[in-house]
Formats: sequence, structure tokens, C-alpha cells
Amino acid sequence: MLKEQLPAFAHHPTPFYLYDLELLKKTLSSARAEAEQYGYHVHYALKANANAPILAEILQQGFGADCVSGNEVKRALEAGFTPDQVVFAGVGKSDAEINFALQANIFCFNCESTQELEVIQELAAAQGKVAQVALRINPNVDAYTHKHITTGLEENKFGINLWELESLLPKFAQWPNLQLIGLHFHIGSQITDLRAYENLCVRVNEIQQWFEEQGILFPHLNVGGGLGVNYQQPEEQPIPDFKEYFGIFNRLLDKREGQQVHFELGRALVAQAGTLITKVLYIKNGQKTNFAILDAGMTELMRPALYQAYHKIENLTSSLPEKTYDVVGPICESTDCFSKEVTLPETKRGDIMAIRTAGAYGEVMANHYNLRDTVQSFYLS
Ligand SMILES: Cc1ncc(COP(=O)(O)O)c(C=O)c1O
Ligand SMILES: N[C@@H](CCCC[NH3+])C(=O)O
Repeated sequence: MLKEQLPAFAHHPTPFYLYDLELLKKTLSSARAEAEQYGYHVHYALKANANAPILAEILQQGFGADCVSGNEVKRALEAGFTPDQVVFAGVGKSDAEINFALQANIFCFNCESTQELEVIQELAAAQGKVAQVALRINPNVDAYTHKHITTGLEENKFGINLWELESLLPKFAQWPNLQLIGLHFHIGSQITDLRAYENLCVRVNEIQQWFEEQGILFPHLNVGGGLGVNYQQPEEQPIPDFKEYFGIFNRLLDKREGQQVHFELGRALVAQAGTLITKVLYIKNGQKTNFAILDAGMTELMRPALYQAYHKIENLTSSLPEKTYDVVGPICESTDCFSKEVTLPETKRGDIMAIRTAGAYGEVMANHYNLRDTVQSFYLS
């Protein structure tokens, strides 16, 4: 597919992101169809990719928006999401961000500490508003994923710890400008062992039960996102198994009568639709393997340097016999390496490479280190 489309982009300077909007649409409709049969609400996590054409597709398919900063709330509203479709999580919401979201009348603040609740109460009172809030609880459930993208263990900074709940609840009596509407959980990202979600359901049920014993029944349960994608074989599994994912919650989550269940998927919706296209600048002899030095680096796609994440690399322009390369970028850091000992068709200066599954946490995490240019993006529809 990429090989055939490439001539249309031959005149664009590399590196650039190329998004397949057809695949994006198919992925979104698959997720929507599976979620809809249980009446589930899916909020797209903008942090994965907040490009306007991508948000337009997501909005069109009826998803809400999950934001983690004031600017993401702003971007979601500009893209056309209505305030009642917007949730706002984040462990360090600033006063300015809270004020902005209050003014915008967003649906819900997913609150991560008692201290944050106090501040929202104060700011909501000053604006004469009642803010809808959910408690983001740290459920101490292992996501069986990379430790740097685990969020639901007690050692992580996210959420309110279970042992704080008892002392927190009475405080709501002194917070007339907060309306407690739900519970929120998010245990981590790139989750491929779905037993993590089974464990999450068990824990949510226990926590919900505890609240009910205190006389509180929540209209909303938000179980977060985190569903992983197949980085190894993007061709074989371009669309994640949403049927199995939502099926787990349908089977195991104790949904009360009239209760709304919310999800916050980011990566699973957009990752496979994005590819980083880059050119080979030099082939240089190394001690063990040769280096293929690309014109894209950790500044365009940070995941390999940050989490030793794997992205499949393809040479789109060579069909010579195979050789082995360490594929690296031009940035002045030794961690600027996409992958070591990659088997590729013999690669030469000027070849075009595709770094796959880069639609989530790729372009949005790009930066200007070494005063790099802003990476461009193009869309196939
Ligand atoms: C609170 C919250 N919701 C949703 C997401 C989206 O996660 P993912 O892209 O893994 O689905 C994240 C990121 O991990 C998050 O922190
Ligand atoms: N940015 C990370 C995941 C963090 C998700 C947000 N909590 C990644 O590239 O995999």
C-alpha cells in the first residue's frame, strides 16, 4: 500500500508523517460498533494524536474527547467536540487550566488527589459553578506492560490511593461546588495481555461495592484506555481486537441499572494509521553491523529512545538481497537509535524507509531538540 502511494509524495522533503485515513475510519467504525452494542461511551485520548484531520474523523464517528491539559480541552472544543463530550484528567492541572475548563462547562474533571479537589472547589465557587467530578482511583492493578507506561500501581503518581478514600468522602459535605458523578481508572498503556482488564474489572467491582456500602451509587464509571496494538505485525493486525476488549467489560464489570460506562482509548484508535516516512542519508560501516543513518530521529519519533519501543522498519525502495543494519537518526545522542540489527534489503543513500505504527505518540511527541524543523504531515484518503 505504502509503496504504491509513495510516488505521489516523491517531491515532499522527508521526514514526514503519512496518515491513512481509510484505515483510521475502519478502525473507528470497528471500535464504535463493538462499544455501541453494550451502550458504552468512548472518549478518544487526544494525547495520542491531536492533528485536526484525525480529530475530524473521530468527531464524525461520535466519540467524545479525553484531555490531559487545558490546551487539549481547547483543541477538542475547536475541533467541534461539545463541552458535554469532554473529560479532563491529569495529575497536575494548573489553576488556569481548571478555570478554562470550568468556563467551558466540560462534562467531567477526573480528579487525581484531595488537594486537586480542594482547588477545583475553590475555583468553581469563585466562578459560581458546580463542577462535575469523578475520582481517579489508583486501583493497584498491574497492566503487564512496560514499567514506564504503567499507571495503576501504588508506586505510580496517578490517582487517589485506595487507603485515602475513607478520609476523603466526608470532605464532600464541605464542597458544595463539586458534584461527585463517577469513578475513573486507567492502569496503563500498550496493554496486550488482556487479563489486566479482567483484573481491573474485579477491582472496580470491589471499589464500587465499597462506595455503595457508604450509600453512594455512581451514574458514571470510566475504565480508561490502554488497549495495545500489534507493533510487530502491522499488516497482519491493522485493527485491534475491539470485540474481545469490550467483551471483557461486558462479561465482568458490574454495571448498575442506568449506569454509563466510559472508555478512553488513544493508541488503539490511531497508531496503525500513521507511518513516519524518512530517507537514508548515509550507510556507514560499524564494528558489528552497518549503520543506516536516517533523516528522521528521536526528535520525530521518540518512543524507541524513551522506552526502547519497537517499530517495524521497511525499506520501500530496495529489493536487493538482505543485509543487517543498526537503524539510527541524526541526533546528537547515542539513544537516537530506532532499532538494532534490523534485516533489510540492501540499503543505499537515498532509499525511502517507512517506520510503521507511528500514528499514536509519534508526531505529538516530536520536538525541536538540535533545532530540528517541525515535522510535516500528509493524509491519504
Ligand atoms: C488517563 C488516561 N486515559 C487514557 C489514556 C490513553 O491511553 P492509550 O493511548 O494507551 O489508550 C491515557 C494514557 O495512557 C491516560 O493516561
Ligand atoms: N507516550 C507513551 C504512552 C503514554 C500514554 C499516556 N499515559 C507511548 O508512546 O507509548
